[in-house]
Amino acid sequence: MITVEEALARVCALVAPLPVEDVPLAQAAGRVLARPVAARLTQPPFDTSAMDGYAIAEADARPGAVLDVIGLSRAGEGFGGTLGRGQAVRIFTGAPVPRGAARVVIQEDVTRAGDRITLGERLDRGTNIRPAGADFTLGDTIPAPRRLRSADLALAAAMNLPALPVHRRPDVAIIATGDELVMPGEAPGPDQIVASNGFGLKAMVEAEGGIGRLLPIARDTEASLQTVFGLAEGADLIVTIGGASVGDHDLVGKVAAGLGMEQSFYKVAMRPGKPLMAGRMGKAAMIGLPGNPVSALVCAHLFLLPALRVMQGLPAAPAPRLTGRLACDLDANGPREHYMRARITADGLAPFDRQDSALLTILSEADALIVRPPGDGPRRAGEKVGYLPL
Ligand SMILES: Nc1nc2c(c(=O)[nH]1)N[C@H]1C(S)=C(S)[C@@H](COP(=O)(O)OP(=O)(O)OC[C@H]3O[C@@H](n4cnc5c(N)ncnc54)[C@H](O)[C@@H]3O)O[C@H]1N2
Ligand code: MOO
Repeated sequence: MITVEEALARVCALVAPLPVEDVPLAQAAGRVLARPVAARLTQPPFDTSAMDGYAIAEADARPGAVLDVIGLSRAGEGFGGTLGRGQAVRIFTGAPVPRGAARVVIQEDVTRAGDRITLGERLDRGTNIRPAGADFTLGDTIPAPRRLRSADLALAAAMNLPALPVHRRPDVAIIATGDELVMPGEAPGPDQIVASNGFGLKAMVEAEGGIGRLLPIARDTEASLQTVFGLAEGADLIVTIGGASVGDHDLVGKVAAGLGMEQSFYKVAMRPGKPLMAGRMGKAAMIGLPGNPVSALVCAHLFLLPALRVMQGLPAAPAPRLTGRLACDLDANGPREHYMRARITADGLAPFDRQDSALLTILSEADALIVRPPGDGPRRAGEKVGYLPL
């Protein structure tokens, strides 16, 4: 058995960044920018008024000054002339500041009578002018790699970039295996249960920027598994669920090997999730998850999501880990790294009493996985521990 750290390094070594494609801004949310992109213009392109009011010369910026209004500057159409001493230009937010103006006095601080204004007794200290290039200048870049968030897309649009180079979304084929499984909505036979893991995995894959393809359930025969592996053709990553352990009907490793899978590892010193395997199958990477629902989803969190990040051009890195205080005492841990389902409470991290890897109700209630290193001694309430937010 290898450690979680070693297994993660090996999983990340099985995948590589996918090719780059240009996508329109409207479709780029959540995608990973593949290379830095440069602004095609300066923003703001000209000195801009930040307020509605009157543009005036610096020398006239004194309480009680009386000025002639000689023109208008509005967003989309500026004042063409030059403003001189004793003059003002009516101006609105977003409009170009006229030549000769050094500040904008807000209209609340001005009394207007016809084409004449009188400045009030208290004027703003600031100029109310946004200088050209205050936000960015021509050639400034958005760095990469970077998961594109809403603000990045707005910035790219402002930079006049209608499309962005991003890594292709990983195509992930998800294969549930087992004679006991039926699809949600079907009536399970007397010895059957409803397949659940695939739906959780598809959601995780898609939240991480991939495309999850739920293939038909493979039955516990070599022929059925071979057929469904065939349907995974074209996938960048094949994820199987179940059939990974040592039972007589656990055929995934054997069938995958028969189809040319080069195994990188089998079994990891972790709990839940020991019977995890990974390797390469032709052009795809393959991750064989254990069947127990919590084991499958915890392994996906630890290995599948980092692999998807690498495929999208992000650095190889473990699931983000935080530190928190325990809400209660914990017994010593065994030889496997334990990922304990827990709640984040006002008193700290509270692990659930029941940690069975079949309990989806508990996982669904959990906010965190407390990480217990192998051989970790007993811990007292209030001590600091590492955890993965869910
Ligand atoms: N003698 C041993 N037995 C087991 C060991 C072991 O080391 N020695 N390991 C145990 C551990 S730990 C796990 S985890 C499981 C994993 O086994 P498999 O990957 O072969 O999983 P299955 O046997 O196919 O299924 C386990 C469990 O999960 C249910 N299942 C499977 N797929 C789904 C699905 N898509 N949706 C919902 N539930 C699913 C399945 O019905 C079983 O109840 O092995 C232990 N045994
Ligand atoms: O490792 Mo199994 O995944 O404990 O249930």
